Amino acid sequence: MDESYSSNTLITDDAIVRDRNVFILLSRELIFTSEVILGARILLEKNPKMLMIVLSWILLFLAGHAGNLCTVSASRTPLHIAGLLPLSEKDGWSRFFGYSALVGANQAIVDINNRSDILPNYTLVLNVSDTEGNLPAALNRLYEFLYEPPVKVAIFGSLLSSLTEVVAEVIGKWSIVEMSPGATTPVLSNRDKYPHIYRMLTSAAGFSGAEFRMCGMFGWNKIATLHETTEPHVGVINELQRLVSTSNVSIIAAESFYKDPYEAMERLKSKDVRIIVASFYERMVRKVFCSIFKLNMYGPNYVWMIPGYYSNGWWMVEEEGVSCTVEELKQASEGYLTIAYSKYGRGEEPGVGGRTPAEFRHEMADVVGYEITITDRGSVAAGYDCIWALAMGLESAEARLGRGLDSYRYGDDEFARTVGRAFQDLSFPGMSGPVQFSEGGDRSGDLLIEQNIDGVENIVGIYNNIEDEITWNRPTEELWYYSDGKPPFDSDITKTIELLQSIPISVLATVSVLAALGMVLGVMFLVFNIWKRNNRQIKMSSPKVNNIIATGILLAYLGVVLLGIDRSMVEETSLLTICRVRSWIIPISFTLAFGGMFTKMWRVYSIVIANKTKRKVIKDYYLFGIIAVLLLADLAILIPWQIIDPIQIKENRVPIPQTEDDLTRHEKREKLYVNCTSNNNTIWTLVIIIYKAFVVVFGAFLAWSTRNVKVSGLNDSYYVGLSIYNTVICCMVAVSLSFLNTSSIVVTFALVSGFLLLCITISLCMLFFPKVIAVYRKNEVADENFTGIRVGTTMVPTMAHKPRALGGDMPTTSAHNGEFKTATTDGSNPK
Ligand SMILES: NCCCC(=O)O
Repeated sequence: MDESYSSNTLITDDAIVRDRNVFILLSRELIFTSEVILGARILLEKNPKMLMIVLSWILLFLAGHAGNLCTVSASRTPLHIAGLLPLSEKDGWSRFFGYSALVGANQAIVDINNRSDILPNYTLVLNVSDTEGNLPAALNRLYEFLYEPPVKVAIFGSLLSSLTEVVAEVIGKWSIVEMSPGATTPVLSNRDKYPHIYRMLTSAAGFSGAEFRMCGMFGWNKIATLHETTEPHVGVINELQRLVSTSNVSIIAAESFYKDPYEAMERLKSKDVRIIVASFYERMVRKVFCSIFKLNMYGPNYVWMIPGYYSNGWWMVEEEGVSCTVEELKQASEGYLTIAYSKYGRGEEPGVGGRTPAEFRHEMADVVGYEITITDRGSVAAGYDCIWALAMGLESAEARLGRGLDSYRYGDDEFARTVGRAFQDLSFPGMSGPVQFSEGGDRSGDLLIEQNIDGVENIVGIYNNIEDEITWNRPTEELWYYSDGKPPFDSDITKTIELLQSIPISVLATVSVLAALGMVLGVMFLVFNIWKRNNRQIKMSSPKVNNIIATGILLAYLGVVLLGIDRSMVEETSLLTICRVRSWIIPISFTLAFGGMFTKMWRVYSIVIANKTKRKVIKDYYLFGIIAVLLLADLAILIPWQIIDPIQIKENRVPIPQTEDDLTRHEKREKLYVNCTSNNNTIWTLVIIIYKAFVVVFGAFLAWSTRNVKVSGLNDSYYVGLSIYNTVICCMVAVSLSFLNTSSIVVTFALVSGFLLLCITISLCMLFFPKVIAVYRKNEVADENFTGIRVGTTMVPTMAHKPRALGGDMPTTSAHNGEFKTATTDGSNPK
């Protein structure tokens, strides 16, 4: 482009046009005139009388046509149009669009001025100024146009949204109509703020519509946005936000940038976004895609949706400050989707101006200097159609107004509104496709969805923004040629499948049935113990303590069943309650069951071992007191635990290594453990275990110390001792099992619960079966077998009297002066 398009240069194509018109008409007149003279000569030769007549005709003809010739230019009133386009050398992108729009507009001016069927009384004059692609320059140029005569009847331009937004607001106040070949921002559809602007492109709101539609089609609910902080980009992203606000799509990250996108994109990367809708001018596109390359935000897991108005092959342009190679840019841009305008008509019929769109492209190629393909981004056709729309609108408005277009003065709102209404009624086949305007002044029409495949932007679908519908022109699987035919996921690389780790109901049912059987047995023993409480054999074994032991064992069965209830069976709130109950039941059942045995052993030890020389009376309530102390110790741990650090439900996820299949399906699996725990669960549990361990070890010591004691009055001490050993072993094994890493909670539960049930049942049976047997042997077996007491390695003499139960109290035996005497625990004599 030459420098004649520099700022505020008056383009005088109208002069050329007029010269061409005059030349054509003169040629026609001269040919006609010479034909007339030739005819006259023939006539003259044949009939000299005719000479005068013919001469008169010629004179009359010439007189008439001379008048015509004079009025071809002189009778047409110039109508000045102000052109505001970005044409600076320094802004290649703007120059590309601005210049191409100007080429098209100039051609339209020539075409229109050449015709007598449109604005026959006017000659269009296009005055063009360079906006330099920036707002201050654009406003300067606008005011120069406005303040310098002649009056401009309309504005052709401006082109960039960032400045059109302001220009359109200003001209709204001056009541001038404006026809832009390429300002796309959605904000311009606001007729209150921008009443007189029309544009030859659909609003970029349609970009957002198409992008939003694609989110719905491909199941993307989490998207991110990135935009330059100017129009049209702000408007496009705002429109997208408006659309998603009514749906289940959410924008999980929204970043903007002014000059360098890198940091904003780093933030996007940190949020692990995968579907990114971006809007920025071409001057930023290389920086953005270089950042995409550097941040590795491309490939099978990403979808980039960008505007489709960048020049073809933008990645091949060297740019200062962009440190990526052409190859790297090409790699990063593979597969992106664009929403683009259809810049050239696809019809095969001649349109306005008499050419088909293809002929038009071909003809204009000579002017722009390159072949114009149907997917060309330039604005030649838009510029051409803008001038035609202006001409048609003005002509129609003149008829509606009933006054000449040259009557227009700035501020003539009636004129501007009438022209605007005329625009809205237009419908003509333009070189950019069928031209029609919406009420908002936007061009009505479809948008193209394109995809960059190996450096070529291919049309893959059409978005009808009136119907909000996308028509794909290939199977959608083909869009995802770079991700195995499946659309990338909207967030993580893979979908996470949680596998809740739970106890199968069959296992829990088995454990529950066994526990229930144990409980039935326990209840039977308990009932038996109460029923036969006055029986001598039962009376001698402290039936009240036995009741406590049996109750503890019943609770222990219940605790085992509760251990198997998990999140797969009950709701979270119920599970929490069960967990809390369980955390109380297990230690308390242990205290009742083991505490009962422990106190019995302690009594034996206390009487037989520790007090060999004096009679000692230990009543049952003394034993209850010890159990109560043990229970209090439990409460001293459980209550603070419950208050300070209550048990909560916590989820623990353990990833499972991905298989080939998982990778293909973009899935990963993890085991989900739903645990009942508290913040310091380990500490609290350890405190309880240490306390219980102390009691167990002490109990074991007592049992071991009294292992050889066989006293008729303490008729179950032998079995209590065995039961204590059993408990010690069971506790050790059960604790070891619970720490066993079987990688399956089912196996762990089955082992632990099975073992606990076995231990509990053994203890239960050891304690109560001998009593049942003894009772049914008519209470005599224990007494008959009585031979004496072995203390340590010494066998002490046989007892003098058979013990007699009294009042349910355990008889006590004391060693005094080498002689054993039998008495009840409360010191009374047995009967
Ligand atoms: N035709 C592309 C211009 C984009 C805009 O500024 O709206």
